[in-house]
Amino acid sequence: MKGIRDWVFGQLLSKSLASTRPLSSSGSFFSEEPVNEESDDPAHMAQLESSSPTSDTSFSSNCNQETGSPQSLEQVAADSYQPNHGVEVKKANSLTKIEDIRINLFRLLLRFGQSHDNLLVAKVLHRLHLAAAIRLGESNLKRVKVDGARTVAAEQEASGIPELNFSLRILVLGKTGVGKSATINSVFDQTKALTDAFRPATKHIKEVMGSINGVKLTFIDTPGFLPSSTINLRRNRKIMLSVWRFIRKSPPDIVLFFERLDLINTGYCDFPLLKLMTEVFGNAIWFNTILVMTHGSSTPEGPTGYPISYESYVTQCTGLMQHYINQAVPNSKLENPVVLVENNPHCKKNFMGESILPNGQVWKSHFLLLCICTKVLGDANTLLEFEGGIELGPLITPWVPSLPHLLSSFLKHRSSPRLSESEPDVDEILLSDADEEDDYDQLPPIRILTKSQFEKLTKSQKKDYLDELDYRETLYLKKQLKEESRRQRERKLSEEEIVGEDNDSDQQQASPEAVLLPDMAVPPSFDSDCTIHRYRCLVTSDQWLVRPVLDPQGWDHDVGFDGVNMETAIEIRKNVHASITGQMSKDKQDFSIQSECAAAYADPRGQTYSVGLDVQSSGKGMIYTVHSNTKLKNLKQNVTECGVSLTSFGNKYYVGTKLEDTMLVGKQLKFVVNAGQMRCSEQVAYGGSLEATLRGGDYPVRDDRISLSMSALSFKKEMVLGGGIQSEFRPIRGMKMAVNANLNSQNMGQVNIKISSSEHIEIALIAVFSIIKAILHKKRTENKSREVLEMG
Ligand SMILES: Nc1nc2c(ncn2[C@@H]2O[C@H](COP(=O)(O)OP(=O)(O)OP(=O)(O)O)[C@@H](O)[C@H]2O)c(=O)[nH]1
Ligand SMILES: [Mg+2]
Repeated sequence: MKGIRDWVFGQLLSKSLASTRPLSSSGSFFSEEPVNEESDDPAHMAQLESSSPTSDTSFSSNCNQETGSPQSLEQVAADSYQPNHGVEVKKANSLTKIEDIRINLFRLLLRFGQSHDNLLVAKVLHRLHLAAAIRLGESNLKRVKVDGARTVAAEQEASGIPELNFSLRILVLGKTGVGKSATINSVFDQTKALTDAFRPATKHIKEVMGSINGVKLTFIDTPGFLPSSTINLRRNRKIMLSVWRFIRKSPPDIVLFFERLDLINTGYCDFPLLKLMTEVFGNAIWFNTILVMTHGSSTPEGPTGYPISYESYVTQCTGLMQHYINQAVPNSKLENPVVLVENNPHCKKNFMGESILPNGQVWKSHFLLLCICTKVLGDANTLLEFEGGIELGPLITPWVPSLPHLLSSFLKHRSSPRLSESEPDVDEILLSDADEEDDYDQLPPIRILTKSQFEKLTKSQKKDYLDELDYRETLYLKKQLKEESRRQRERKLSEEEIVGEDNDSDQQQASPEAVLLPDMAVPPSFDSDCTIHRYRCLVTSDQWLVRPVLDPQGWDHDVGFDGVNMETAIEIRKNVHASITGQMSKDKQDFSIQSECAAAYADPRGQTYSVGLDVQSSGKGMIYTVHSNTKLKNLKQNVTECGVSLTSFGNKYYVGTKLEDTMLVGKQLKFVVNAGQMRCSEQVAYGGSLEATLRGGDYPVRDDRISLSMSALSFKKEMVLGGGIQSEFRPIRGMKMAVNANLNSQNMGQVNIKISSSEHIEIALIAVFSIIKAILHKKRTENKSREVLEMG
């Protein structure tokens, strides 16, 4: 279960960290939020490069320019040391360790003869910087001269002290015969594992150890999977389970998933195998996986029989593989690093005797560099306490809802619009009070001016005239609203009388005619010319509303409509209302449902009792929530509400209780105070909020208001206090402004300003100006981070 801090981070920071989001691989076993979608996510630090096989190309940088004297990190750590400040000490320690990771990386680069201006290395350094910036704060990092690590690394390598402590534990997975064992042999340059060209060679899981340039490598060689078919499914699952048990106690740093480059063609589909892997190992495995393509020097033929370019063939194959992986996770933005391997001893070699691929790349050094970089990033993940290491959790990925999250949504006022007719809402009190004489009728008549007459007026006359119109409009709307509410009350009364006299009169009502709703506007796509089969919506009565749900991401419109939405509200008996709303979507793989059913009994004296059942699918599981609410209108201007809820998910039950009071002071001031708790086995989250709303004099015709709110949420001895202000008003005629700002005790917040106007075009200019300014600011920040990168 997530801590409150994680929850708050997830809720508030996910947007503000747009370019520097945490490293956490959200697909990890215990993650709660949906998998983070952006491919540049530092979370996937393991995803170091795109599938391009040429990514080894270095880019020019000023890496060798020494800028300023290197300042050791220990010094920085010492600077920031404050004896009474535990957090600072921890930060300083983490900073020192990050620096150690950097030094280690530079030492490894020296040993493996790799240049530090390699694109891959630059990416790793950049991500290390970002990760540290997120966790430790920019201010600490600014004092660190990144080139210091390189100098220290060179010194340490020259003296050999301290000894480099770096090892790699690599798990290899893939179908039988793809070349897992052969690759291990090629990496060590000696036969350490059995290979066989005709039958499965690796029968048992085996650790193959060795050392290259002082780095200890441990490969976990595994028996290959059989091509996916229903018969092989059990056997494949058995192999996977045995691997899972083997690595559970000592998880690998990296996972290599093998496939043969020459066997991938457009008909390739091993989706069931990938799906099975996800099922057994969990989504997280893919966030730490490198795709290894053996038979990397095969130059295939295109559909026309002529050889196609190597680069485009590789891009095509890796793209296809990636597509299936993305479907298996499912996460459309996941990009796994790819490495090409050629184990044929007769493959092309360079003048140094190293095997090279058709594009000239020395595959082995690239392979090792990729493994090292992945491990380095994994270490940083662990050190900075981001999620995303290869954790081996239970077999079924559990999605655990967080208590604070459940509580805060439970506390939010639950208003079911269809039931509101029968609910004694405080707002209605305002309307019912408005039985005073109508001001509008007492106004003297006004002559409406034509456009040319209006143009002739002086500036102040124009203003007076428009103000007068505005005033009259407000009064007129008020009058209409009052009449409407009076009519409704009368209708209710007369209905009650009719029902009393004759119960059959309902049946005589003619059924309303079916109305065809306009077709939904769909984005352009490749449709067939025949549109008859398109879903249409019919409204046959007021009671049921059924609509198709369009998935804008769908491939084409037929596929795009994969859901249906239903709504209904009925009066079961006198004063008993029920409402059902639901949405269901289903495609080839996934089924999701979301529905809310509620029934309410409104006592004529003002009490309302309601019960409801919400059903929502989450992954493969379902969340069921039963809730009940009682509203008591104990005083004319006061409504008290208490509610209980029981949520069931998996085999866990969450019980929530809340108490809320809404009070009106005069007609314009409204206070809402609530408190509640959410409990699950031993854990409890407490929370409450207070909101004061001041409405404009013209409410409800004009919705001018300002509201101040305060909230507190406590979970696991941590307390988060929050405050917010919301306001909506008309600063001048024809313009509407909405301001929304909030801040919490963890210094996280948001400011939102919305201005809409039908007259003042200059506002658009302000918006354009702000957007340009934001873009320029972003550019500047990017340049800065590039500078940092280059210095590294
Ligand atoms: N030409 C070529 N042959 C390869 C390559 N990789 C592997 N082979 C050959 O493919 C055959 C099978 O390789 P293995 O390493 O035994 O395959 P494996 O994935 O370990 O198979 P299992 O142990 O059954 O899971 C061997 O004869 C290898 O020599 C490659 O990149 N190019
Ligand atoms: Mg093998």
